[in-house]
Amino acid sequence: MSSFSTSLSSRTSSSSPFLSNHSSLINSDPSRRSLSFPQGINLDDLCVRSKRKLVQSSVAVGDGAVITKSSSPELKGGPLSIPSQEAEDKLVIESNGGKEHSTVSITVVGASGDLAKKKIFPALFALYYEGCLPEHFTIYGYARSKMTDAELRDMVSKTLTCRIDKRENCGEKMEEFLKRCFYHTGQYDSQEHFVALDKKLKEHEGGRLSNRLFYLSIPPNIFVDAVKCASSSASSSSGWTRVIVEKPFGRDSKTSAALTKSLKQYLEEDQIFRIDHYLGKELVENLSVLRFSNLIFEPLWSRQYIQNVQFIFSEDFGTEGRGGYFDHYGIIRDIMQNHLLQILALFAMETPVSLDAEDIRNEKVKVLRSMRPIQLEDVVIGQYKSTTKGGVTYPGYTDDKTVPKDSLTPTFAAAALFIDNARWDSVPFLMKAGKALHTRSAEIRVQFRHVPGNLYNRNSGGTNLDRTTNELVIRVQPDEGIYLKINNKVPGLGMRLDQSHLNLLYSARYSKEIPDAYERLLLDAIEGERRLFIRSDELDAAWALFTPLLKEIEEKKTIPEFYPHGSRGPVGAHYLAAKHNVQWGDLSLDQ
Ligand SMILES: NC(=O)C1=CN([C@@H]2O[C@H](COP(=O)(O)OP(=O)(O)OC[C@H]3O[C@@H](n4cnc5c(N)ncnc54)[C@H](OP(=O)(O)O)[C@@H]3O)[C@@H](O)[C@H]2O)C=CC1
Ligand SMILES: O=C1O[C@H](COP(=O)(O)O)[C@@H](O)[C@H](O)[C@H]1O
Repeated sequence: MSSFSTSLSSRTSSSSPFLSNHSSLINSDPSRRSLSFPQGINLDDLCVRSKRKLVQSSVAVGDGAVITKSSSPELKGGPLSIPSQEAEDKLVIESNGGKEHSTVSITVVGASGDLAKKKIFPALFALYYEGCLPEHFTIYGYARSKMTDAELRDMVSKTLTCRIDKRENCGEKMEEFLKRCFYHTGQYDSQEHFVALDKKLKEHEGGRLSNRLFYLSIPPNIFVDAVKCASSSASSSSGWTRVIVEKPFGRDSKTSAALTKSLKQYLEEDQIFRIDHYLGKELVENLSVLRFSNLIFEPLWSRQYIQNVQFIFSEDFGTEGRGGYFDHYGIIRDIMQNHLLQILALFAMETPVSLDAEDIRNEKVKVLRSMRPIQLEDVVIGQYKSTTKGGVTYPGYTDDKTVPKDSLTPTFAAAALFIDNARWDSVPFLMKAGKALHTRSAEIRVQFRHVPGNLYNRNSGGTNLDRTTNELVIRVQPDEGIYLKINNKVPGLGMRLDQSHLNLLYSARYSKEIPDAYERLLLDAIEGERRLFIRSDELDAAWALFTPLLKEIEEKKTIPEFYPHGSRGPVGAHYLAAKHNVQWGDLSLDQ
């Protein structure tokens, strides 16, 4: 029996509104009550989620990070951290009240595929390693490929990794984890095969209350078949059944609505977990904390102080191996309409009533619906072409055998968007996304307005203060961090100004490895937390914004501007920014 935590369940308050809010969420969600943990587990070994912290960070100037004595094992420097929080943050794990007899069965549909191997199984193992999975759980891989349990385990074992900071017993944990993984061969549209899966799941569940999570890691044309079979032949008869659906959620408003309608024939909206893995990234999750729990930012968060906001995604590799999928979608659907727009919505939304999923998603929908239709003249598209550097030839997009030679599909796009509401009237929200560029990164850049009548404009010693405005950079990846560019005086007897970074670099501040986005999202789905998943009306609003633009680009057969593989992208992106009186922050000399 697993009867952990009765002593923890009495925690009802926290000094932080965020923590108390979240714990009330946990307490009120029946699915969380169904989680149980191994008996006798040491509190410190518990899933990190049970120790949510709100930590205040100090910043260091430039690269000289402030490192002082750690106040928590996760912190490298911590002059401003709140020690008393430590005890308080041993968050409630609900008294299981008899629910120790519950179990979670996770079925990865499409287990033989790329995403399953690359992300889903490793994330499940990381959750297991952290003690975040309930005591009774089983993982099933499901796909058409013929495989035995041992073959699945062998395949999965090749992709599992240990946390850099926690390698002890990792091998043993892998063995234990793999013993909980099984495989079932079946067609995605066969009720009979899902009935057979159901039978096997029941054997593992051993009469316990059963909760079932299906992760659809398959191409979108078979989503509905699989959902139909899973819901009719393999859903839980005693607990919850949830389905994680991977993007793409359609290609436009019409196909997305059709997909939603079909899914809703078999599932309620609250059973559908539409995943956008960017919402699971640490720095995206931190965006709301930064904004709403620091007095200094929210007052600046409007047209009054912000000149423009930039959402930038770039990859230094092409569509290698995924050209077939990509050519049908293109970069606007692949990155902008979902990942970047979701971040924009979180960035620009009004303060939600609470951290409850519905309150947050209500605000996101509102801001998405306030957006001005995107004009084609505010968009630049590009496609990478082959280039040779240092004797190495890098392929162009259409060199991919799965891509038609005359494809006009954009692998790069930049766009200026506007939110027609009181807070953001006339502020350009620039997006830029591209494959096969010079670097891999994802970031949010907030460029503030100029200081009116800046006294130092006259003797700034060569620095053009009209250019060097303050800029807040939230670097989602790599080298996660947040920094603020400020103007300061160069030390010395003269008066020369310089721009410096107040820098919170996560690797300098925290010793703990940042979890992969899929870990957070899988755990949320198991716990029934919907905050980071896309509700159908959000999806409708996102497609309503991009569908007319995509249609126009495709109908007009707009020719993309070609850019060399490994370059900084089409020059047109600079003209677009200049048209809106903006410079791309990632291309400035002092990034
Ligand atoms: N890979 C990635 O990095 C990302 C993927 N996604 C999304 O996740 C989902 C899975 O992606 P990924 O793993 O790359 O996909 P795969 O193309 O690898 O497909 C997954 C599995 O589905 C089965 N399958 C593939 N094609 C067909 C078909 N035409 N008919 C029936 N079954 C088929 C195969 O299993 P079998 O033959 O054994 O049945 C395959 O192993 C997709 O929706 C994708 O868009 C989203 C973000 C990133
Ligand atoms: O959804 C997608 O995301 C990946 C990039 O994800 P990241 O977490 O590695 O930044 C992208 O390569 C892919 O084209 C897209 O479908």
